Amino acid sequence: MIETKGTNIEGALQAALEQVKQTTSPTLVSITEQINKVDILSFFHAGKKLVKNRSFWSNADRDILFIGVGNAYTIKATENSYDVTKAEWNNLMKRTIINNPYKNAYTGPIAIGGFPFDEANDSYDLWQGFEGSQFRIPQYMLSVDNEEYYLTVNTWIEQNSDIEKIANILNEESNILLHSAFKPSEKNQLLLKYEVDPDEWKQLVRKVTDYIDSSTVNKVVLARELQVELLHPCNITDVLKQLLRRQQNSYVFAWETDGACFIGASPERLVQVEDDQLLSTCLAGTAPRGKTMEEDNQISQSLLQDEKNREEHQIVVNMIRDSVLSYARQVRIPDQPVIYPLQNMQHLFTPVRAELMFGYTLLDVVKKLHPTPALSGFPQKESLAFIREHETLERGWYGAPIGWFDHKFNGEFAVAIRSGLIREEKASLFAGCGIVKESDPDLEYEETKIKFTPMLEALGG
Ligand SMILES: C=C(O[C@@H]1C=C(C(=O)O)C=C[C@H]1O)C(=O)O
Ligand SMILES: [Mg+2]
Repeated sequence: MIETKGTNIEGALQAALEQVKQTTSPTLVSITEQINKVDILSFFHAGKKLVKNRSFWSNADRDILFIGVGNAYTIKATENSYDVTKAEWNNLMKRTIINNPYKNAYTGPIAIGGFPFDEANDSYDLWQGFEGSQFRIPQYMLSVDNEEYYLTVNTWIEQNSDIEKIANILNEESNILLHSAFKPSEKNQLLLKYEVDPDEWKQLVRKVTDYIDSSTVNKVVLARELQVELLHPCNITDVLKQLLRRQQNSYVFAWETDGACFIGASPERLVQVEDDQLLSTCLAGTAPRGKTMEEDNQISQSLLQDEKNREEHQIVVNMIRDSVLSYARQVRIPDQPVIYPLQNMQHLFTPVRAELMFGYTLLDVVKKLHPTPALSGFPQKESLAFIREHETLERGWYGAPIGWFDHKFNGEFAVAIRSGLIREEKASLFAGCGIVKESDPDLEYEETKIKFTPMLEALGG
């Protein structure tokens, strides 16, 4: 990687051009500048005017945030996607000229995107545009690290590029993004809700419990779909606004492509890597929130002691521990879960900390972990086979790793649950739950109902 120092976009591009003179192929240049505070939703909303695909990511603490507009480059893979992505990113970064005076981990060239739930699935009726795994380096990326704001511009140049012209366009479009205002005039209004085959779904839960009784499988995660229709084409900025406002302790993400947007607020971290420090999370076992503080505490206490939910949870802890042990040392896991409170429900939560061993990266760990028993079941192979055979839903990117990484593979992935795929005035929302031996179809159905509420509320329902 080559590092330069420049003061503005044109200066940085001129400096880069000097280095590009010896090469014959186009070179990616990534330029970062610290900027004044801007309104994040206005930046996101203005991206639509530029008619470019947008990406959004915020961590659960809301102190790290990325908004991408446009694609400078996309890495796509339909097979071996983890290895292909890693190799292609390494290759690209070797050739990229990075102009970033801030030694800050959340600036510079960053890839944002996701993997499919099941790489073996190749039907994309509902998920058209989301084929395979896709990671984009946005053309414009706003990053917010605590209260500091940065704009990174990524663009291609070659020997005979007209730098002045490129810089003018980049400056002009950056200005549109930084100086537009989002007026929440258009609130989304929910018109219709349609649950896809609830009775069949309950029968399938029964089938899983029978299967568990008669096999070595002890958990299968079943998902279902809720289709909704809005009065007007969806205003994605408003959905983001609602998710950010209501869904505490949740990652908020959005990824647009081909006129569709996959969006959600997930409480579930898959894994975060910063230098060699790894943090993963086991999240499984669910109960509603109480209406009073007293009732809420009571529900938390029973959830912590409930055998069925503890089993669901422990299966996830065991698998994540074993997977992390292959790539990391000094694995630290508390022996009891704690409560993870959300707006509409509460979960059992166990953090997993470890030190990543030399030679492995975030993407290796993501590949090893996904799908955890929180989204497929246990054992992985058998539960996945059951889902492939019996679940009628196209999971696409639902329940799959979604996140970001930088040029050193620092980054974070969440599990894309509490989410929906929106296309104009139509949306499909997804929710699943872990079926174990003691599962009751009606109760599991109620559990998925609660899991739809974050997205339903955000859509004006
Ligand atoms: C599958 C989902 O959630 C998962 C299932 C849970 C459960 O069954 O208790 C809890 C959290 C998640 O691991 C979903 O929200 O769609
Ligand atoms: Mg459950």
